Amino acid sequence: MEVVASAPGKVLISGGYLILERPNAGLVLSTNARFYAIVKPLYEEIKPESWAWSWTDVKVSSPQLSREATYKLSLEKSTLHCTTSRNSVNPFVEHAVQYAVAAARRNFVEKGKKDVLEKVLVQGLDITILGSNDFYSFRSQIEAHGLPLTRKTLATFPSFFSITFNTEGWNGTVSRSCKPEVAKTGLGSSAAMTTSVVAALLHYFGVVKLPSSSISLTEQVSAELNIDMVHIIAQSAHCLAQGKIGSGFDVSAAVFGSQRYVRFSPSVLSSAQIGGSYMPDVISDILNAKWDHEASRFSLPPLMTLLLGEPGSGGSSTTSMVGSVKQWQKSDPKNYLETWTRLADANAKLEAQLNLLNKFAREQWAIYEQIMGMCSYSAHEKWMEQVVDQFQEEVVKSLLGARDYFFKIRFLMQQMGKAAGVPIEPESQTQLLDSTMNMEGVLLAGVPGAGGFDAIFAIIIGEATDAVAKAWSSVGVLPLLVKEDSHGVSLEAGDPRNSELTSAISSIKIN
Ligand SMILES: Nc1ncnc2c1ncn2[C@@H]1O[C@H](COP(=O)(O)OP(=O)(O)O)[C@@H](O)[C@H]1O
Ligand SMILES: C[C@@](O)(CCOP(=O)(O)OP(=O)(O)O)CC(=O)O
Repeated sequence: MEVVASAPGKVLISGGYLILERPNAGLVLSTNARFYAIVKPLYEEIKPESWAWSWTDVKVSSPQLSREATYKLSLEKSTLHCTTSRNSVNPFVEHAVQYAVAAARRNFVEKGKKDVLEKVLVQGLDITILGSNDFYSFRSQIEAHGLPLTRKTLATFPSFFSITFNTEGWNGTVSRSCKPEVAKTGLGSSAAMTTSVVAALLHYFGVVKLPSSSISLTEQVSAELNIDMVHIIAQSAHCLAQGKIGSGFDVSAAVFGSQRYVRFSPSVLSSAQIGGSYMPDVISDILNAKWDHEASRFSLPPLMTLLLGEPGSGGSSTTSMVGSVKQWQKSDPKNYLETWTRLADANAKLEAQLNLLNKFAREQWAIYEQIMGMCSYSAHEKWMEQVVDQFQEEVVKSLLGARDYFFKIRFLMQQMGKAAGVPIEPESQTQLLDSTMNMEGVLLAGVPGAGGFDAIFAIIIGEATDAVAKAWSSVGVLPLLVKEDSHGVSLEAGDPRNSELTSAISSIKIN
């Protein structure tokens, strides 16, 4: 039987860099950009001689990259051995498979039912991976075809379109680097991909029960208890595949959806980092470790929309930006501490204002809706003029408070970038972000995550999104189709390509 699991991409709206150290928190929004993993048996029948097997077969397909890799999986050690060219392998998927199988094995051994899992495994594993178009940059194709930089153009691409690699210009010459890099939008493709594979496998083996994409919020709360294991296994596999331990907000968002995140202590992964260890022992250590991350509920206040834009192509390397900031921490501890303390304070105050707005919406929906409607049609300096009672005044105070704290955050991040010698909020972006924040209905505009040249975001009230998207297009920023969606990892009803078929047929073909 086929299992399809999906996990979302993320946008970190506050807490970049600080989130690398406990107990600093970051606010992360999950999105409707999702990775899908489809898991089914490779063989319909259990072969009569399979009882004596110590290996089984695994096939991993990435149709968007036209890649297929095959492996032998050790039933005892849960390790994969590639039987195709190493060019088509994917370290994230390899770690996800090994860790998920080892975790399942431990679970079945504990229940004294190892043979039940082995019966499933000897049918082989056929894994297909698909990522929404929103994860990938199509800017160079759009420009090469002289098409407008609009969401309408992006919407014409067939779903799960072939992924392009970063090229040197758009003149047909492929980058000289031997492994061309995927052109991406910074939504955390590897975290969502790893999480979807781990989730699909653990559900397929019957070790966890994933929440379905249509369940209610209360059902989801109880289901979350059950998906902690998905988080631990996906987080560990992701760190090991990446060869570094980041804050983990991307994997946490892929599992639990939009949230306020405080990182785990890196020591939970100390055993996994020792090369050549016996996989079943590594998994036991990981599952027994004291995972101390916090993922608490957070979402944008109602009637607010997230808009993302791609200001150019190329992007920035998060790893080297983090390296430079850490270098600055060491070389100028006094200024670093002062900036971080002020940033932590501004981040906490922004969060408090957004929480207040959520509370106002819960308490007095009709009045909240009315004032938000008014603010969406006017620029921030006119918001206070719209209020008709004290409650609305409180709402507007919070909106303006959120803006003030966000300006502080932007200023301190710019300062930190200058001190560390990296463009966290590049000067070329500052003017655009300022003018966006002055538009009607715009609450905030900034650079997500580590900043740099990857992307910009805006949080917009009510109906003002189209106007902002239009303004961005006119200055060469490609507005993206992606939206906030607070759902974390989910069980899907079937192959997402089937439900996307209609839109694919009507779309244009771009070579
Ligand atoms: N659809 C896909 N199928 C298989 N592998 C993918 C797919 N999309 C992205 N990848 C792989 O995921 C990795 C991207 O990870 P990474 O560079 O960490 O990006 P991100 O910052 O988005 O997480 C790349 O190695 C790329 O080959
Ligand atoms: C600097 C950071 O705190 C935030 C980076 O956020 P991004 O959203 O920029 O992440 P990538 O997808 O890895 O590029 C590093 C971290 O938290 O790990």
